Amino acid sequence: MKKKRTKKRLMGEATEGAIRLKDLGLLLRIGPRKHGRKHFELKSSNGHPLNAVSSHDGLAANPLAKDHTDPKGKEELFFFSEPGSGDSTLSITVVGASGDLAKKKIFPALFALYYEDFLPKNFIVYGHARTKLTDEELRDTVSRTLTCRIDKRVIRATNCRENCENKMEEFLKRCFYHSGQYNSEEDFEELDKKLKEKEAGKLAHRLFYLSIPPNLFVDVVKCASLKASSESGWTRVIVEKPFGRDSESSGELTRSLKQYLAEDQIFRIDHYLGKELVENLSVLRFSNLVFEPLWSRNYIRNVQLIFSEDFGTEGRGGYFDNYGIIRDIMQNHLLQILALFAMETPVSLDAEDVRNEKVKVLRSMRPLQLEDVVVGQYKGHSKGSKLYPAYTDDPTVPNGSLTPTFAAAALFIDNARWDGVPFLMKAGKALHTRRAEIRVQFRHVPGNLYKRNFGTDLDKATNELVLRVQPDEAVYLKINNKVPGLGMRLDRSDLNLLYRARYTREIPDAYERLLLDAVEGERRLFIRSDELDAAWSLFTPLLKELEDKKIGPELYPYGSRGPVGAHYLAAKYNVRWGDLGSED
Ligand SMILES: NC(=O)C1=CN([C@@H]2O[C@H](COP(=O)(O)OP(=O)(O)OC[C@H]3O[C@@H](n4cnc5c(N)ncnc54)[C@H](OP(=O)(O)O)[C@@H]3O)[C@@H](O)[C@H]2O)C=CC1
Ligand SMILES: O=C1O[C@H](COP(=O)(O)O)[C@@H](O)[C@H](O)[C@H]1O
Repeated sequence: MKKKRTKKRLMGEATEGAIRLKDLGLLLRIGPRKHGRKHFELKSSNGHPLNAVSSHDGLAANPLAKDHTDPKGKEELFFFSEPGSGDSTLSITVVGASGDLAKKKIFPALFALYYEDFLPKNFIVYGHARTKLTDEELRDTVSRTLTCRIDKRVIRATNCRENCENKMEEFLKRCFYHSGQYNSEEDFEELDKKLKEKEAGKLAHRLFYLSIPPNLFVDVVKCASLKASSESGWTRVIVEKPFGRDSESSGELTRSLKQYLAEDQIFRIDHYLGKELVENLSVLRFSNLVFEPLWSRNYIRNVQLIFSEDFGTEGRGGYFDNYGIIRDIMQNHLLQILALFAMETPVSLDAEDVRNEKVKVLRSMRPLQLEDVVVGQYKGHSKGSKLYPAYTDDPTVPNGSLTPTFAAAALFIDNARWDGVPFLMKAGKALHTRRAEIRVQFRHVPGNLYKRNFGTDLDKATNELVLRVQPDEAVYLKINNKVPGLGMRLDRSDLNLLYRARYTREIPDAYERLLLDAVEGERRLFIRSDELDAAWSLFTPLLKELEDKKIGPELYPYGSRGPVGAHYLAAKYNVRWGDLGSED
């Protein structure tokens, strides 16, 4: 049963006909709750008001709608409604429940899973942190962050507000709070007692989510494994990044965690792997004939992995200053995408097969060289009456900090498929826009019959495939096209798959996918320890050199396109950043 359901998720749209009524059509947000738990606002989760959605998004127009009444399909839907599920229970403990990530992402994702009936019939959520809170206070805080996804047609047909409100009440009733220290075995023993009471003698599975600063990981894992592991079912631990700050500290963390947990109990989360477009990367590549044959040095000139945020560290400077953008974004999120992008076809979609291929890519890469890296840091400036702060204006950042808030790098994979192809990464905070994308620039057409029509700049005529991870998820391909008319004028146009135009379903948050996978024991989107080692080996020598030589970052104004050094780096490899073209 479990396998079947996982397969269904992997197959995505092809089996979407088997999902439940409320999974389709316009998805609306009801919430967040403000005072008490009774007042809801209706709006879409993307912030669009209800009436902004076109009428053909409705259920009647949806070709999949007929499957919803299919009792056979229905049978397959409810993974946890199989006979006997009433005898087991799932306890999810959010450690660090008073924190930012728990409120912003984890509780809302758990509610979304509950709302869509993805959680088992018997489950509870425990918040654990030092802050003193009652169950009711936790529920009140959590309730302010919850939102519902509701089908537009269902809204007309039924009282969705009431349904949403009921679902929230039911979810909140299953949320409890336990105040305790992170390094106290007694406190975890007490948590264990409380969990046992709620589990009521059923077969109990336990999932711990470590949403705490990394220096607390080992203490918590020790206490939880010794005092609050499940005695009858599985115990799994989701560990948030950062997993160390270099090869040595990461190795140390892994060794310490493994004193208390087996590798298959550790779920190292990289939330970029849970993003829809990142998940789609393999689908695009391995299920379309047109891409895979081009996926090599023979046709691809360069690959660009770009992350930018249009805000600074804003309150997280204390954490950030100890890590910097290379550790915060490149060594994990962008490198993970690179590995998925460049891996050979795995034997199957099983976690170990996919992760084996990713490790091979990482181990075929050259460690980063200082001359292939540019670092920057944002500086303050004013525009009109608005003041934009410098990174070092953040009160939690030490004066004179050299920590990079921007970096660009050229990486190389020394294998037969990718020899000589530059993989360029660029990541920065406080830039002019918020975006994450993968850009693939193809080679020039040999002996191009139309080269006269492009002038001297043949780069303008090359094909480029773009996977826009966020915002406004899209896959588009830049092609050359004849402008209609009697002359012969060429035009560069986009074949554009814009998700919001093509799909009515709201894109789930990455944390929903990853939490569900952890509950199901699906490890494909989590980082294995050898992947982590390989990833750190690539970055550690560079990070040490930057720190030892006290390399000063190039300053760039808050809200700009970043340091000019990034263009020189790209030019060194004959590359132009795709996100800076006129149409982008
Ligand atoms: N926030 C985000 O957007 C992201 C966060 N992460 C990672 O997720 C984890 C949690 O992040 P976030 O929620 O922002 O973290 P917080 O800084 O909000 O910490 C979470 C909780 O841990 C406790 N805590 C914080 N500092 C200390 C300390 N010095 N000693 C003991 N306890 C402390 C606090 O709870 P109490 O005082 O009640 O015990 C706090 O509410 C971190 O590992 C972070 O790197 C990863 C990606 C994004
Ligand atoms: O892991 C992190 O990711 C966020 C960006 O995540 P997104 O899903 O909002 O794109 C980043 O702001 C943060 O610095 C980093 O730690």
